[in-house]
Amino acid sequence: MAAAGEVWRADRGGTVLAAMYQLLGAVAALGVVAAGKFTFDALLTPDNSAFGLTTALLLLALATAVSGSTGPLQTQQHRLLGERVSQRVWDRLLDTTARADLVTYESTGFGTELERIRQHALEHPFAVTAALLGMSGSLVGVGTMSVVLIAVEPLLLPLLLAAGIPAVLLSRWASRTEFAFAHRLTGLFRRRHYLRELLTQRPYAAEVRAFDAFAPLRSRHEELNRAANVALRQQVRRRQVIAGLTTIGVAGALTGALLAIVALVRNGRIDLAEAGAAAIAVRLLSGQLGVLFGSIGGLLESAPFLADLARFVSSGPPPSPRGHKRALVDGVALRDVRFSYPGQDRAAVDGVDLEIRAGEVVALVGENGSGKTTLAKLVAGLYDPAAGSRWWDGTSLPAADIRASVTVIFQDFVRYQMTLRENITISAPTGDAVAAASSAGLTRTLGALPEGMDTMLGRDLDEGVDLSGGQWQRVALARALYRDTPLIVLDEPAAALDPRAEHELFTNVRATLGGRAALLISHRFSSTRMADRIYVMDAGRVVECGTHDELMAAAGQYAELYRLQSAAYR
Ligand SMILES: Nc1ncnc2c1ncn2[C@@H]1O[C@H](COP(=O)(O)OP(=O)(O)OP(=O)(O)O)[C@@H](O)[C@H]1O
Repeated sequence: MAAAGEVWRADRGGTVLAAMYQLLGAVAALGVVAAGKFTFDALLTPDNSAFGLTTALLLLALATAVSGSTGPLQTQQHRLLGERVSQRVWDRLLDTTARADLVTYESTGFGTELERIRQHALEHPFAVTAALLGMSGSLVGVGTMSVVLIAVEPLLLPLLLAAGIPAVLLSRWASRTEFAFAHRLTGLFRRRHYLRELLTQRPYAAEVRAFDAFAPLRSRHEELNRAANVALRQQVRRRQVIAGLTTIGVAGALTGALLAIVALVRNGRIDLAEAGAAAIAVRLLSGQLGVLFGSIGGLLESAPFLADLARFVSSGPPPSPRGHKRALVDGVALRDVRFSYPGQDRAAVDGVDLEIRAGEVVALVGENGSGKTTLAKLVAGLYDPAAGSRWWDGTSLPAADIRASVTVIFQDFVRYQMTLRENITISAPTGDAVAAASSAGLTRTLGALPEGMDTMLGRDLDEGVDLSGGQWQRVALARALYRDTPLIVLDEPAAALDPRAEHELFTNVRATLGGRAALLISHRFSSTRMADRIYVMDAGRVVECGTHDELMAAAGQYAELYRLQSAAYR
């Protein structure tokens, strides 16, 4: 019923129209039986017939034509309704993903679940409605045909209805096997989808070719295809057996009813005209019963998928209110902060103290995997600390407010396949994109673009202009500056910049930041030496902290790494 509610809310007019087509089909089927009876009457007992043969035949033709045309009308109406329902369910799904925090999103379980819902549950609300519509239409049909049959011979009806009981039980069995099959294969389909992306999508094309990886990836894809075929074949066999058993039951009931009609004629209990009408009614009734039991089966089959969808969309925290951007007067501080990724024993950040005062540039350095990006996500409110505290001007703010007040450029920032303007203004469309572009050093790039700010970037969707890695990095910087928050986190902001551009960025970083505070993550010690304070991380902990000169004088890990790096340039 909940699924029917979804469909009703998605398109009320469309649902009413679909129901009307269904009703028309059932009424037309009744018309076929009645017109058939009139035709037999006109042929066999013309004196007692209500209509002449020509009129009866015309009525039969009309009823048959209407009955035949409702099918295609319904099919097209269902297409429209199906799209509206899919849009509505997608909206619910997007609401759920919007609520999910980053930690949930990054856990593999969430991804698998989301994929299962995307693959299966989305189509089911509509399947349920189609089944309900089918059921309502066929119930009218079954009712009217039953009246006709009872008038001829009441015994015929239970004979046909009895065939439905095994059909419904078999549907339940089919539904269980189908849900178990979907559950089992989601992981496989996800892996196969990923390989298909690697083998077909532009961002991967260069590396896949450079590493000659196409053939090995293709053979992994074929392995998954083979595994999918084995599993699918088993499932199809199960369904074929179930369908076969159902058909045998229905055919048995139909044959029994027709034999009973023959016996009734032989015994002289009904005349030939009644027998003809009863035969048509039995045939039509068994068709309507097929639709009815099929619909019940469809409902049963969809039930576990819908329960899955309902559980998913109601899972997770309630929608958090939009965060408010705060000014930063004093500074941000983390005290004894700890954070572990789900399922990991070791803490990625373990008892860290960190301070960024308003307008300061603070650097975070350390070896790969030492916890710098994780700490940056804690500072930016993307993760909440499992222990310890996070302070903004001495108050503990909700994570949403922190996210609204801190901007992060990640190492693997997004290259939006949109215009340059949209790339910069993604956070809010009204603002001075040109000023942000010029602060990020994009003036020359902008001048060379055919349509300036409105040039499409990237070549994945439309025929856009592709930028170099360094130019994309400046676009990401422009996006961060445009958002205009009092604190910016820059994770390796110069990785793709040429030496001159990198030098310019870091020597002018304070002017570029325009008074904003920054947390700068970099492996290049030459870039971070100008920072007001440098934190050195190792295995999730801060092991040293101070200015460049203080850390060099301390002759610890920083001094060692700094010397190693400068020796490489000598
Ligand atoms: N999404 C994740 N799920 C589970 N573990 C993670 C996740 N991201 C990072 N880690 C683990 O947390 C630890 C710290 O990772 P983090 O990315 O913070 O290091 P980093 O210092 O930024 O490294 P790099 O210099 O290579 O960018 C690593 O051991 C890493 O394996």
